[in-house]
Amino acid sequence: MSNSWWEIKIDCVPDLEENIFWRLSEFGCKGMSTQKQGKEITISAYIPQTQVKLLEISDLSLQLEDDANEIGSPLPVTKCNLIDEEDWSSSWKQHWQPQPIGDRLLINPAWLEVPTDPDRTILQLDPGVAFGTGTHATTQLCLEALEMRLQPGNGLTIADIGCGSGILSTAAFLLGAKQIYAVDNDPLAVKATGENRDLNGIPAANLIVELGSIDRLQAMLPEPVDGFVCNILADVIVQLAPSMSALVKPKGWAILSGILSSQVADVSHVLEQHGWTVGTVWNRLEWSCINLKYK
Ligand SMILES: C[S@@+](CC[C@H](N)C(=O)[O-])C[C@H]1O[C@@H](n2cnc3c(N)ncnc32)[C@H](O)[C@@H]1O
Repeated sequence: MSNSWWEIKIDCVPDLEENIFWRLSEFGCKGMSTQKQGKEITISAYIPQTQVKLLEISDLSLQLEDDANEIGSPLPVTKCNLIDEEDWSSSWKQHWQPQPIGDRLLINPAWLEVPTDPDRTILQLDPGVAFGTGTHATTQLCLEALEMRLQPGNGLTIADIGCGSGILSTAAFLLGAKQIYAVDNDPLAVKATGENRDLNGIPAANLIVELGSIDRLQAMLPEPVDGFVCNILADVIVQLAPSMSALVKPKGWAILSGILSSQVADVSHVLEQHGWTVGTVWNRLEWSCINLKYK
């Protein structure tokens, strides 16, 4: 049973999609996808059986109904059942297609043929059970922000806190970073990052990934980096904020996401107290990405 997953399927109107994605990712779901069913959609999401109890899924379903009630939408219908790991991988893999992001990247599911696109750098990705397929708005915002910062040959060093599937670290290297240090406190994410690094032919010495958080990262860095990316939720970013400045060189930068637009003012305030200046805030759906500079 340890390799079983809850498959949660929610039938709803398209207006509810973003809110439901957000609730599901806060709940800890992986590999979310949407399928159109006429005028309705079905959202599928997966979470390890060991991580939640059936009762908690019932609470989630009530929460989704409350959210729909609040905006006067038809109520979503939530169903769930247990599936084994193999079924999980194959069921959501069917729905995930190559995805262009920004001007320079194309995220390609590793099990599909490598596309030929002379205008884009192909990032081969198999997220396994880790977060980060490129379909989430926060991942896209971070990828686009990295694209603005990185050019082949500008030789920057980057850190990635909460690397998940390794999508941002891998993209950073492919976009021109010289050296990346990544951490995640989930061993499955560390494994996935290493595998995606290898899948993209990135030398292990150029993308070093370890289990842990910001303290581990500090211990890994031979010297401060040019910039870092951190796509975790706002409350975690606020907790980590006091330790962030020690990661970067003078005038170093940070790309922070996983922040709801309604949380930007509070998160920015905390970061400003720690010496950071907010440059730009990019928004997509209800999510924001804050681009900052240190002193
Ligand atoms: C939203 S996912 C982001 C994954 C990927 N970087 C992306 O942008 O798609 C957040 C990741 O942060 C990790 N995480 C959460 N809290 C953390 C912490 N305090 N320190 C390190 N990693 C953490 C989670 O395990 C998860 O893999």
